[in-house]
Amino acid sequence: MMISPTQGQAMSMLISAIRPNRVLELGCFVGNSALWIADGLSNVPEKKGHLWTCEIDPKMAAFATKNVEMVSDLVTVVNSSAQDFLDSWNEKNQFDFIFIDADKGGYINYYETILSRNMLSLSGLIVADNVLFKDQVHPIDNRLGGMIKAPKSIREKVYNFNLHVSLDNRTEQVILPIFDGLSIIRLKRN
Ligand SMILES: C[S@@+](CC[C@H](N)C(=O)[O-])C[C@H]1O[C@@H](n2cnc3c(N)ncnc32)[C@H](O)[C@@H]1O
Repeated sequence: MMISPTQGQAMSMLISAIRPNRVLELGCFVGNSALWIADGLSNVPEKKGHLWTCEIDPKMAAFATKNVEMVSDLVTVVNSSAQDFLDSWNEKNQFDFIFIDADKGGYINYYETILSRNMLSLSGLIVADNVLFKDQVHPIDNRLGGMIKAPKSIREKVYNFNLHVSLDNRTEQVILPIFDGLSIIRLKRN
């Protein structure tokens, strides 16, 4: 599912407020959210920021590359799995904004790789999409206290991700109920 226009506006505003140098997106699809991020980057007076957006499907990556052609100075589409991209990135070049929107079962691994490899700058943000997944996550929340072993459905995978982040002392998060839900996560300052 692509981000909605309201989510796109929120992302664009966040980006232009944060003024990031490096932005990463995991899960590009056809480049819709990449264009919203580019919109935010283009509103930064210094115009110094760049987005790397990662897509596992070569056809989608090629399609997205065409769709972002007019902002190719701001956006690079990378045809790669999200995990391979994270593992091969030089962590000295930290990201200031990371948007996680690929396979929901990978969210916890992406989050852990980002934190363990210190890929997020101190003032940076991780934003994760679909964290309310069609309002299907809250009902699980009421029934269970811990992580779901071998989660099968998307709502169970998202539930596990939300719980994992909420139990993590390294970060703080807020969930914005915009469209399918956006988690805003940052490193704790202490
Ligand atoms: C929800 S869509 C992304 C939508 C896009 N962010 C937007 O809002 O316009 C998820 C995309 O992630 C891609 N994807 C799935 N698993 C992936 C993985 N392991 N690594 C990278 N991309 C992946 C899918 O092919 C799909 O295009």
